[in-house]
Amino acid sequence: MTASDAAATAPDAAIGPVRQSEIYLAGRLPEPPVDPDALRAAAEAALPEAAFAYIDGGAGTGSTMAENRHALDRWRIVPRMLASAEQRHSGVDLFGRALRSPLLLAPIGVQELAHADGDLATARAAATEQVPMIFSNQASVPMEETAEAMGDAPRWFQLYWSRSDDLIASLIARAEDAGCDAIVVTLDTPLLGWRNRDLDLASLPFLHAKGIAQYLSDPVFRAMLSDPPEDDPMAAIARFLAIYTNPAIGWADLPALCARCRLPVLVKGILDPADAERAIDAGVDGIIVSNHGGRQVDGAVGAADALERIVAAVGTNVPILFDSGIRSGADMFRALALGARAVLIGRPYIYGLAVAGEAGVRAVIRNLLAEFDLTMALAGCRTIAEIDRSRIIRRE
Ligand SMILES: Cc1cc2nc3c(=O)[nH]c(=O)nc-3n(C[C@H](O)[C@H](O)[C@H](O)COP(=O)(O)O)c2cc1C
Ligand SMILES: CCCCCCC(=O)C(=O)O
Repeated sequence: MTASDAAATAPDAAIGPVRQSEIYLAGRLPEPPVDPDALRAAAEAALPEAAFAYIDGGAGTGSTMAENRHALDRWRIVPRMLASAEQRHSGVDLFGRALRSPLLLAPIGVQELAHADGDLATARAAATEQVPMIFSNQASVPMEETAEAMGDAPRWFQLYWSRSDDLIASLIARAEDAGCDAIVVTLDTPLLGWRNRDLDLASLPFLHAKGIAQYLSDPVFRAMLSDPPEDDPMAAIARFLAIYTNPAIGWADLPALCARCRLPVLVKGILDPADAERAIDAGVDGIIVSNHGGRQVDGAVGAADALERIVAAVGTNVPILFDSGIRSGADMFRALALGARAVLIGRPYIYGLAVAGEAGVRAVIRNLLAEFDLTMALAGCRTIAEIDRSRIIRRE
């Protein structure tokens, strides 16, 4: 049985309002909690201080993280009545693949910090729920092992644009072999943001080599080292830090990167309409509007504000995806109404992972999709196409 067969037949795999009655009828507290603040608090209780600070933290004062929430919350849903929305369909097509819902798991590095089973627990949960997982360039587990845990379920690969062309070629080839459907090139991290909480704890998880598994398993990277990384891990980390990004690259370099990928290429971290136009001109297949969950530029524009401006400038012919601040089904609805084709979540599923491993990630996905389906029903939308700009108004 494939993972998708399992998802379709498992009695507890249903998504939608059934989840709500399931929780009430069970009569016990759900773990992890449903409420986003309670979920975050449960993850804090489950994790060592430095791990939680890294996962939960943002750049500087955290103002961009807060602004992400305000920017979404400013959009108010206008429910429509008598819409005959008894049956809803929340499937979407992305790059030729039919997806069960407009939800993906954002690339999150160093998942081993959240749970010993790390990326593998997330992969199994994503496969069961048929939600694409985007493998992080900084994963704790090589992409081949994560792919193996997913059967034929959808997965993408996120790439940091290395100084080494050979390493880029190797990572892309491995992603193709691992059955990835798309390459996500993250543009907003040419340097790591200024993260107060990690700095005050003097803790960067990569120093424990938990976030460079894609490199340690890469023949091109290993050939760059004088000694095997097993013998000299600090030298491997130093090498990684020297090459994992390339702050010198510019827009003129993007067409060549797109041309060397057989898979669709999306760029992640776009916040300005002019950058979205340049990306499309360079040949990308999709754009992810994101401020990296507020982890890069303190004071940056709220991601939903950027989404509105970008959709107004470039339209939606090239798929625009969205992340940074999504915490509920209502947030998913808002982002889609603003023009996003699909949304990504980051911290929420990692909090679920921290609290209850694979089951925790599954619960977070299921709760979110159940609330999204219910929001569609109560707002009077039968299909994703019906969730358009007319469904929301902006309050100042
Ligand atoms: C702990 C952590 C690690 C992350 N690692 C990566 C990464 O390796 N690559 C990447 O492109 N984005 C990374 N991100 C950013 C996420 O992909 C995503 O943009 C962000 O989490 C979305 O915001 P949210 O957490 O508010 O949902 C990371 C975010 C967190 C919280
Ligand atoms: C020095 C490695 C940088 C990768 C950081 C992973 C990431 O994106 C994050 O937000 O943290």
